[in-house]
Amino acid sequence: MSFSISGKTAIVTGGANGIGLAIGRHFVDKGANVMFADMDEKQLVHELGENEEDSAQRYFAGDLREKLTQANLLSATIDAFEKVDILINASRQIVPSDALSAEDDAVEMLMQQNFMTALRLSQTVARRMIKQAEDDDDDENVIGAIINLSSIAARNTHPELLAYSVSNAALNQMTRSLALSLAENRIRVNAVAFGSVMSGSLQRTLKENREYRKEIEERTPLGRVASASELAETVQFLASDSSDFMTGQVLTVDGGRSLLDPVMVPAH
Ligand SMILES: NC(=O)c1ccc[n+]([C@@H]2O[C@H](COP(=O)([O-])OP(=O)(O)OC[C@H]3O[C@@H](n4cnc5c(N)ncnc54)[C@H](O)[C@@H]3O)[C@@H](O)[C@H]2O)c1
Ligand SMILES: O=C(O)C(=O)C[C@H](O)[C@H](O)CO
Repeated sequence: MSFSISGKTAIVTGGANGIGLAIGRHFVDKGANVMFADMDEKQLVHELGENEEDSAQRYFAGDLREKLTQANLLSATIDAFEKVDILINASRQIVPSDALSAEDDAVEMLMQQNFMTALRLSQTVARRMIKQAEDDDDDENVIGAIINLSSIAARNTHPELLAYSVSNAALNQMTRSLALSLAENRIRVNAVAFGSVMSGSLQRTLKENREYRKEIEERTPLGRVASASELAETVQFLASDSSDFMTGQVLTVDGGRSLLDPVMVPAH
């Protein structure tokens, strides 16, 4: 089967909401085991609680900025599924910060949330993937895939989105650096830069503010925003052996918006 992820184990951060939740559900549907990780325990229980006994999906609640929490997440995943093959970094925060007056705290917060958390967790999980490959006799088949969810905000710009844009640009560069470091271990690292997606806080804004939605649609050559579930298929491709020869790439999935429109439309 193409894009097969059946039998793989994935950790999905930001798994309680939006795109992370949609990806995790899609992966379970395609035969993967998924650990949904998020700091929003109430929402994890709300979305996944009744399936707690489902052998293919588990959840882990904690603030993933903490190194110890990340180590606990990895242990919980190994306890539940014995291995980890795929890491999807989808947790994030977005708050406006003005290019001229942004305070250190605001910039540091988004760099921690959107860049450092993904870097640390990628390092932690990659070390485990390397160990798994060393322990596996038939290691020709062993691969790892790390996928960072990024934004066209890394390339496009707006003065009110300074810290968010910079944190995503850092994530893209980290994708390339880590891909080079991990290539010899056959762990692939890629990113997807989304445009506007019907998900999370943006979904609320798009629903409440028709003018804003119209503006985004008009600025997108394909004329619409994306659904979280269609994006899950792109991420599935990057997680599967079908993209076996791809690493260090940032795939833009934005309906063509970044071709025409270098200016973001801040909504948050
Ligand atoms: N929604 C969009 O239009 C859009 C556009 C471009 C890129 N993206 C990217 O897609 C990814 C998912 O976005 P989304 O819209 O689904 O976001 P969302 O806000 O709906 O979900 C983010 C999740 O991350 C969790 N989280 C935040 N900080 C955390 C922490 N320290 N520890 C644990 N969990 C934490 C939140 O609780 C939340 O459940 C992000 O990487 C984002 O940058 C989204
Ligand atoms: O949420 C993000 O990461 C985005 O890049 C989407 C934006 O918030 C929105 O489309 C801004 O133009």
